[in-house]
Amino acid sequence: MAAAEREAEAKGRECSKEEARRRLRELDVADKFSRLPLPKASVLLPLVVRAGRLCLLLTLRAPQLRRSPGEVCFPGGKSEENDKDEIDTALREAKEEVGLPPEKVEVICRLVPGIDKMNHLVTPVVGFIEDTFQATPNPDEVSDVFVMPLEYFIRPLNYMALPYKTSSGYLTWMHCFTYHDHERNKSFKIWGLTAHFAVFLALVVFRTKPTFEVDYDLDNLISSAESKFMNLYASVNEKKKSNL
Ligand SMILES: CC(C)(COP(=O)(O)O)[C@@H](O)C(=O)NCCC(=O)NCCSC(=O)CCC(=O)O
Ligand SMILES: Nc1ncnc2c1ncn2[C@@H]1O[C@H](COP(=O)(O)O)[C@@H](OP(=O)(O)O)[C@H]1O
Ligand SMILES: [Mg+2]
Repeated sequence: MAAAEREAEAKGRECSKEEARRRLRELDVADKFSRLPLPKASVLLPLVVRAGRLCLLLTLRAPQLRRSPGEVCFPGGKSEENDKDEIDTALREAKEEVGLPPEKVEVICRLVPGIDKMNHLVTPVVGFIEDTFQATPNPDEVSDVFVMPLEYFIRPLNYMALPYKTSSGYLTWMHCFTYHDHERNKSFKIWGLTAHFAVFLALVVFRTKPTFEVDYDLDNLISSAESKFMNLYASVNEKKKSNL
C-alpha cells in the first residue's frame, strides 16, 4: 500500500474513532443507576480498530463454569468489595479474564444497564483498547476470544429474534446473531444480554436503523433505553414483592 493511501486510511480510522467517542460520551449515564438496590456486575465492551473498522472483542465462557458455560459474553463479572465503581469492576475482570491491563483501556462511558437472570444490575462500560492487543485468555474462565465488526450488530448476515420471558416475567424479544469468522473458520452465537448490549452500542455509534426490529426510538435513544430499563427494573421489583 502506498504511503499516501496508508495515511488516508489511518486518518479515516482516527475520524471514525473520534466520532464514535463523541457519540458515546453523549450517552454516558455515569453513576445515574449506581445506587439502585441490586447486586452489581459490570462488563467491558472493548472497542478495537481492525483493518480500519471498529470491532468488538468478545469471549467464549469456559465449559466448566457454573453459570452460562460455553456462552459468548463480554469480559466481566460481579462487583467486589474493593471496586470503587462499575468501571473498576469491568477493568479488574477484563485483566483477570483476558489479560488486558487496565492502563491500556481508554474508558469512554457507561451505558444504560441491564438486569441478568440472577437479578444483578449489569453495567456496560465502553472502552477503546489498542489495535495491537493480543488477549491471553484465562482458561479457568474463558475458552476463546474473538473480534468481530461492530457493524454486524446493525447489519447482520445471520439473525433471529426470539421471544423471551425474563426471570421477572417481563416479555421481550431477544436478539440472536450467528457470526462466522472466516479467517478462523469458526462460528459464534451472540444472544441474550450480550447481544442486547452490543446492539445498543452499535446504535449509539452508527445512529442508523438496523436491518431488524429494535424497540428503541432511534431519535431518542437515551430516553427510550432508560424507560425500557426502568420497565424491566419495575417488573423485577414486582416479582420480588409477589414472592414475599
Ligand atoms: C452477568 C455477568 C456479567 C456476570 O459475570 P460472571 O462472569 O460472574 O458470570 C455474566 O454472567 C454475563 O455476561 N452473562 C450474560 C451472558 C449471556 O449474554 N449469555 C447469552 C444469553 S443468556 C442471557 O442473556 C440471560 C441473561 C443472563 O443472566 O445470563
Ligand atoms: N468452575 C469454575 N472454575 C473457575 N471459576 C469459576 C467456576 N465457576 C464459576 N467461576 C467464577 O467464579 C465467579 C462466581 O461464579 P458463579 O456466578 O458461578 O458463582 C465468577 O467469576 P467473575 O464474576 O469474577 O467473572 C465465575 O466466572
Ligand atoms: Mg466473568
